[in-house]
Amino acid sequence: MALIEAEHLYKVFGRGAKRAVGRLQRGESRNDLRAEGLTAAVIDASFAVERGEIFVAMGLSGSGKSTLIRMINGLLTPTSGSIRIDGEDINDLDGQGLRRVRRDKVSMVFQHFALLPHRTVGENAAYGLKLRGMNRAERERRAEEALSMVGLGGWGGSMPGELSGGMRQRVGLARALAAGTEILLMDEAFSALDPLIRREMQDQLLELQTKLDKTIVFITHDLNESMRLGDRIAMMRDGQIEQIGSSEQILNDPANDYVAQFIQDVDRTRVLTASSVMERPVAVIGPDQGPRTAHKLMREHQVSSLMVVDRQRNVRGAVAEKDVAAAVERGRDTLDGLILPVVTVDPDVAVADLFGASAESPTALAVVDGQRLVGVIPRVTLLSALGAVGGPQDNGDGSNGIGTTSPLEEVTS
Ligand SMILES: Nc1ncnc2c1ncn2[C@@H]1O[C@H](COP(=O)(O)OP(=O)(O)OP(=O)(O)O)[C@@H](O)[C@H]1O
Repeated sequence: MALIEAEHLYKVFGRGAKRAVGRLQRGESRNDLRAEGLTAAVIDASFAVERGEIFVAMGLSGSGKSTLIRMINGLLTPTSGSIRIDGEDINDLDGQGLRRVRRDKVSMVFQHFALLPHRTVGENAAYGLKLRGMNRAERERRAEEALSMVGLGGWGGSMPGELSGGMRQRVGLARALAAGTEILLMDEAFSALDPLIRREMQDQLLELQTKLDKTIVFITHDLNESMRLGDRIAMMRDGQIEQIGSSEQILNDPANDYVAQFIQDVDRTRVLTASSVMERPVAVIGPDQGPRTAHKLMREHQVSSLMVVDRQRNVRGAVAEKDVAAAVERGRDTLDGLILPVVTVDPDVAVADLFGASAESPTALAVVDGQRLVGVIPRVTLLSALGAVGGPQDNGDGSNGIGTTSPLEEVTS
């Protein structure tokens, strides 16, 4: 069961809202209602957010994102439709039940941090824990732990005014983490930050998520942000969800003209990763096998190179068809001297960052998880995925997720 399930959700503002839902269901448009002073903020939205997922609601201003998130935490009641959290329909809850859900299940992170200016950073991070009846020592411990998680260990005694915007948003995030809820709702949480800080926060959220495995609903009007963060993205327009899918699905198969137009300026090579363009290795060969076997496999599978892997599927290099064919001709029995070093890449490296790797690699690139081969990217696939993009880019942390196999001597010895 998904952790959050929304079914046929509607939210209409104005008098006669319930009747307006019926009219929308019979095909009347949002504009028809607007003429009468009614705003259809969310129209027939259905989606399910799985545990551990980052689900992004993305849309322009006024598309209904905030209304949607407010219905998820019970701040707004749907005009029609249902929202279940962990199987519990939140519309059926009374005030006390709703408070329990907000306290135990759902935390919010806001765009403008919502910090109390006259309380310390630590008190801000601990805010809300008192309501849960937690004693002071426990509150302080939880707050300090959450502050460390977001890189603000030791800042608990400072005042929010002493912090930069990025740090203040970290306090907002720490508060949500200290609450220990499974669900985080983040409403344009990074939108007020400078671009560089914003990217840092996105990276930090992704890193934290690998450890914390929260269920996150993230709202943004920024397409690049949604593609960086979202496991899946709901593309919203005028209150309706136009498409739900992973960034790859949306880029490769936009549901309609609106989505297609929206994504046309996205630099695909920055969104698509090695894992989304890699192919399953149709055949591999062990270092102890001979050129004949290699040649046969290549012809059978119509490939011009083969990855050489050991028993653990660790990549040792690659052999190219012309070298193997020549070795067969000369009657050689081993692959000694034929194994070329191969460029290895992590599955989550952006395609744009493979640019330099393709130039260095005489054969296909090996996509490795640790050392284990999980896929190959033939040169032709890579060149077509790269299209007409520019040169390689740095990850900012000095690494680019790209390496080569061990030196040739070691591979062939
Ligand atoms: N309380 C309200 N009363 C009347 N109309 C509202 C109310 N809240 C939102 N709306 C309207 O509902 C529509 C959707 O608003 P919403 O804030 O959900 O969009 P959004 O995508 O979050 O936009 P933004 O990014 O600008 O906040 C807008 O037309 C808005 O004016």
